[in-house]
Amino acid sequence: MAHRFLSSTNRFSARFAFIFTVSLSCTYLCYSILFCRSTIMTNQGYEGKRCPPSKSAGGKKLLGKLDNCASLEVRSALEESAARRGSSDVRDQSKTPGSSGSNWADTKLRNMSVAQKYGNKKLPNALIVGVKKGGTRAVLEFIRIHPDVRALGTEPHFFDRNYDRGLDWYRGLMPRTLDSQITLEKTPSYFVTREAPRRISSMSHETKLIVVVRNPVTRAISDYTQTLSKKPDIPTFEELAFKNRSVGLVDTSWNAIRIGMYILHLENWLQYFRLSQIHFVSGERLITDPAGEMGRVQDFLGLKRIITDKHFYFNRTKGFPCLKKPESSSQPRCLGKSKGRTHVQIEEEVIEQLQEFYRPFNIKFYETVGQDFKWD
Ligand SMILES: Nc1ncnc2c1ncn2[C@@H]1O[C@H](COP(=O)(O)OS(=O)(=O)O)[C@@H](OP(=O)(O)O)[C@H]1O
Repeated sequence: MAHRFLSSTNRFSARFAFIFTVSLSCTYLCYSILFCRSTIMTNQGYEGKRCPPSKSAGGKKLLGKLDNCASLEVRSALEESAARRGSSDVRDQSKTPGSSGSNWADTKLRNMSVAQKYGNKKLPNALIVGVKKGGTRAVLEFIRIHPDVRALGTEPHFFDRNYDRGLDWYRGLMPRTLDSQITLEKTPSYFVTREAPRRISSMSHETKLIVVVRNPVTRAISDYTQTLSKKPDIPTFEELAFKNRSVGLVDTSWNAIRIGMYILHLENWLQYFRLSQIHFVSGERLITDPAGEMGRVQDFLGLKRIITDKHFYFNRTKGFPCLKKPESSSQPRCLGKSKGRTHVQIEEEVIEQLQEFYRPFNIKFYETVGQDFKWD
């Protein structure tokens, strides 16, 4: 009896051990399948994003991989950029990666290096066309810190002096850009060049134009101050500005005067471009409120407002706003010595005569652009 009891207990234990072993094996098998799969997935994701360090590292197969890497990097930069552009809510910027100080600088640097490797040279989508001494350098240097903007640092003078060289020459001067980035150049003399609007519109009807305008009297004095610094023997400002000062007859053939008759030049541009394609920056507000003016420039270019008052500080020695971090360095930087010069002293009466002369041109200009620049 005791023997029978023992053998049935043994059989029960053996069956229990068998079932336990089978279920343990099943559990292990399932676990292994799941674990292994997730490891493979993780690795695939990682490999897909990892790129070999240099092209010389392999043969054809590796080159094929490099293409994937390139497109991945470019795609991620594009997605990042598209995501940034997607949200136009300015109030939300403090929460977006692009607007925080270091992320913005990182993004700019990343976009620049990706663009340098994989971007293309493209004809500009936007031009700062004028006006001379309006503050065009400041606008260019300020806007080019935006990660979605790449600008030519020098003035190419294509649509005035170098048009014969052709569009391929012009394109060749441009920095490489990703599809999502804007190519920009500035040449202030375009604004007063008769052929420039027609030539630019034949390059593209859709070109966006930026004009930095400033009180034409101050602009003329600034222009004269610059010429005087290069040619100290020129006649006085008063001598050049008037044909007959006693009757207040202004010499409109003098370029320093003529450039400030903004409405005359604008009418030429409006034969080829809609007013909505032209954005006017106030040269005065650019100094007193650079972030506000640059906010409007970013809106006009369809860019997210990344450049804000955080990017500027007022340099007391220079007497102008300067950048905390320009595009090319991590150091604060002001514009050069030729920007923000002390002007030659001009008699108050001469200034009033010129204000009087410009008034009707200014009023017509305000009416046409729909903005009062408060020069009068
Ligand atoms: N942040 C900042 N720093 C320095 N200068 C500034 C700035 N913002 C605007 N400005 C004004 O820009 C004026 C020069 O204009 P441009 O750059 O258009 O000159 S140029 O046509 O390219 O020679 C220059 O004119 P001047 O003051 O007569 O030298 C400045 O008044």
